[in-house]
Amino acid sequence: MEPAARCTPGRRPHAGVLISPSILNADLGDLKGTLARIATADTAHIDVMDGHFVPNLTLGAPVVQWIQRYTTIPLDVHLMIEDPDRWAPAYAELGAWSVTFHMEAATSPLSVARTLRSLGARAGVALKPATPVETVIDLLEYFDQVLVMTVEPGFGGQQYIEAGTTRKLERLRERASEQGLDDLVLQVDGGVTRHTAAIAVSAGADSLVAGSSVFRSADPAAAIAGLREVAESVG
Ligand SMILES: O=C(CO)[C@H](O)[C@H](O)COP(=O)(O)O
Ligand SMILES: [Co+2]
Repeated sequence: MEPAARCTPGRRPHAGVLISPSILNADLGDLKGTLARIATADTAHIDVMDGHFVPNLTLGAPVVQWIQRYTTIPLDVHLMIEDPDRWAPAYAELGAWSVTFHMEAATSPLSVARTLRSLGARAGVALKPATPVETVIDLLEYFDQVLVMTVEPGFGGQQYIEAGTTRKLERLRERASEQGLDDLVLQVDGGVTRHTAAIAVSAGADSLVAGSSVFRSADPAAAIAGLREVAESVG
């Protein structure tokens, strides 16, 4: 299968549901090989964890810079870090397609979003499963992506949490439609499989992050195609 078409900075790669494999539990000692295995994805999801906001430590800006050199897939950076007000702009400066920070961690979320947009990145905001949708529902015009966490952030390989998250997605989709925010991406992250992808897309998600279900598969390209097929049949 051909690699996905590259997108214009700031624009969605296409109008359909985006498939964004997370490299969290992939072979990070072979970044080039890992990225080559997901060449048909729309974006590559990069989980940045600082060991403080979440009890796990992954990678930071220097490694993201190498990833940028190794692939033309747009990078979808998910920051699970404290003080995104200070650190998030660096990822936009590196050329990330989107930079998503946690609402729970930001001091001035709208200011961070404005800075990210001014640097040419799409501005994303993420909510942990227990964070109410009300924290962001009146602010959607300031963001390009809302990430609804469907596991507690920190680790891959967990079970999808459906309770509360389906309603959150429905509320976000309703409000985005009412406001004509057609370009806003609603992303789900955590425990996404073919089964849970259908639940998420039915509730309004149009970006699926999948780590384990792609990289534990013997054929990551087939796993990506499988998620796309489910999304297209539901969406
Ligand atoms: O943000 C994350 C964890 O905090 C990861 O993106 C997510 O968990 C992906 O892995 P999996 O599909 O295995 O759940
Ligand atoms: Co993530």
